[in-house]
Amino acid sequence: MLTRQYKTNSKRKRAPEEILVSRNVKQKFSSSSTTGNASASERSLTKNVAFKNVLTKASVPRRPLYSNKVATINNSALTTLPISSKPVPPRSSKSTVSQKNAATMSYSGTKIVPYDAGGNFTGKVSPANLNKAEISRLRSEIAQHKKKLAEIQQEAAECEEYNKAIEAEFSGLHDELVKVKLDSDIMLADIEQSKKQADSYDKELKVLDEQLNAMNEENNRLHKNVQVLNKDLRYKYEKIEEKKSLQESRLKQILENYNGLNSEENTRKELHNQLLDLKGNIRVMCRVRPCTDKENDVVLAKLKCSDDKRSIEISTERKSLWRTVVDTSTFKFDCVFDSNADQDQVFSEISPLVQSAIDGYNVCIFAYGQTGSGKTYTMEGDVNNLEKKGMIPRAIDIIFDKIKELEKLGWNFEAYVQYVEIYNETIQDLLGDEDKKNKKLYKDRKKTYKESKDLYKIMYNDNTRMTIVENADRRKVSRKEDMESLLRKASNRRSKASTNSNSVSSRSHGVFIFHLEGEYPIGNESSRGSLSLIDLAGSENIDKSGSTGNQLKETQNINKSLSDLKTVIQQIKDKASYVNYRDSMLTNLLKYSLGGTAKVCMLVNVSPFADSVSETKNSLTFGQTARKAHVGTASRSGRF
Ligand SMILES: Nc1ncnc2c1ncn2[C@@H]1O[C@H](COP(=O)(O)OP(=O)(O)OP(=O)(O)O)[C@@H](O)[C@H]1O
Repeated sequence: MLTRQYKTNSKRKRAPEEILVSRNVKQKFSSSSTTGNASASERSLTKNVAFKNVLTKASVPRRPLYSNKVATINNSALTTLPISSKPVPPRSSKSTVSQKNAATMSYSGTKIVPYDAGGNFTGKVSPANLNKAEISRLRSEIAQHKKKLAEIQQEAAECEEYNKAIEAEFSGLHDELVKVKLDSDIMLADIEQSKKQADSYDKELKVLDEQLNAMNEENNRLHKNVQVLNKDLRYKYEKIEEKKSLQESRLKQILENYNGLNSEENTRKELHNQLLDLKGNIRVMCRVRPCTDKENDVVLAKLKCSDDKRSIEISTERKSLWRTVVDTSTFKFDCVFDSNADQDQVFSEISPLVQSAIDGYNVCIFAYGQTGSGKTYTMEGDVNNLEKKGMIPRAIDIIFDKIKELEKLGWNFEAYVQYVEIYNETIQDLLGDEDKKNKKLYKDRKKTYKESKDLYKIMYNDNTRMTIVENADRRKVSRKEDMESLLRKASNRRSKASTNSNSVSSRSHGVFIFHLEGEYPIGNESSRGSLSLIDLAGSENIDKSGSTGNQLKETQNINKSLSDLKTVIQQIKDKASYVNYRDSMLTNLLKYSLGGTAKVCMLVNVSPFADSVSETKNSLTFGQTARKAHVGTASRSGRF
């Protein structure tokens, strides 16, 4: 049964213990078989003993085995007795006879040798040698042996049962062993897997260890760097602190100096403006324009400027019956510029007023005169020519220069410009973007002014005494260079036409407004001033101009607005309770630049020609009247 079981299981993988058992069994069998002449029962017995030994190794409870006991039985009996293939349990120690003793047997003292003469074992005793007593004894002995045999058979049966039990136990143990083996295999596989896993973890760990070491080294290096940097930082921090405290003390010093300088600046402003006040709030200057190259053959009027440049004489001849009478009229002004005076000389006289605008006053400088008398030249001049630059670009230059100086003293300034023209009593923006619509509108001037009548409105701020043209472009300008292109653009947009008196005559009043807003945070001060630079359209004798149609209307509007200006200035001079600023668009726009607390400079431009004497006299008379006007004590429009 065991052999079959092993054969059955021979194909499957066997556990090492199982292999050990199998080997032991084979060895036993082979050793038994090689001993040569052992009987089948002996082989069976040996085989069982071998199994028993294996089982003993496999922890089967140890029981005494009966093996050699069979040899104690008489040889003859052995030949007849069936010998169980199973091991026989031991009977007693007395029955144990050595293998050697089994060779010779004694019967009642007579030695009976069971060997033939050749020394071969026969197993039989010759009956001739036996007597009756001996026979009887032998019979009783046989009976005894039979009895013993029965007992042995009994014991053999018991042994067989016992063996069966052992086999069953062995089989159970074997199953258990197989199960354990399977479990062990699984566990071994698991262990193998775990070992592989552990190996990979080991490798990973090794790599991580290396990385950690590298990181530790890097960390140490960085730590050292940090220490060095910290040291350096501490040193620099200390230096910065030193510099900071030094700078603070310097700043304190500078602030004290600033305040000192600012108070000096304030004193200068006060004195400057007091001086201007003494000169009068309306300052009137006269400028005689020279002849151009094309006008050499034109008869000149007799104009003579005084040496002190404060008056101008104009002489006209009138013929009576018997003689020629010379009428000379003298007009006094704050300054008179003859035809040789250049732009620079004119500007040097008006620049103090520009300074006043920075100081926070509303300043208005306008050129008045008949058509072709040099107003546009005086105010705009030639932007591209340094010498011929007019009052407007020069004022811009000086304003930005002054602003720079004041910013060094701690002031912050913002400058905004508007440039509009008043044409036929409507305002037109000269700086606005020339989009498609505007371009189209500019082509059709009638339409432009019809539309702009409602678009551009004059707005006053009664607190700051500032005037702004609503909807007209109000540009913030921070560099004088930015202004050049704006001025060119505005000049090109101005309404011009050729008249009898001027080939390029301005048909509108050009009004350039500079808003200057300053803050002095250190001293908590501020200033808000404005500078209006106006190139008026020229007054014109309608009969002389020969204008008709649209140009006639333009001339009428120009003359009317200039007349309204005269009226307003007259009313200011007369200290009238009501001043008709609203009568015309021009006076409306100049309300805060002419009256009240403003500083005004009127440049009376006159033509040098004899045929313009009448208009020249009119202009000079108006200038003189305006000079007598007192517009009140000028005051700053913003806080100072
Ligand atoms: N001081 C001057 N030096 C040289 N040329 C001058 C001077 N003043 C005026 N002119 C020239 O005289 C001409 C007429 O001057 P301008 O156009 O400035 O007159 P206006 O008073 O503006 O005329 P309008 O009122 O018709 O516009 C121009 O050709 C101008 O260049």
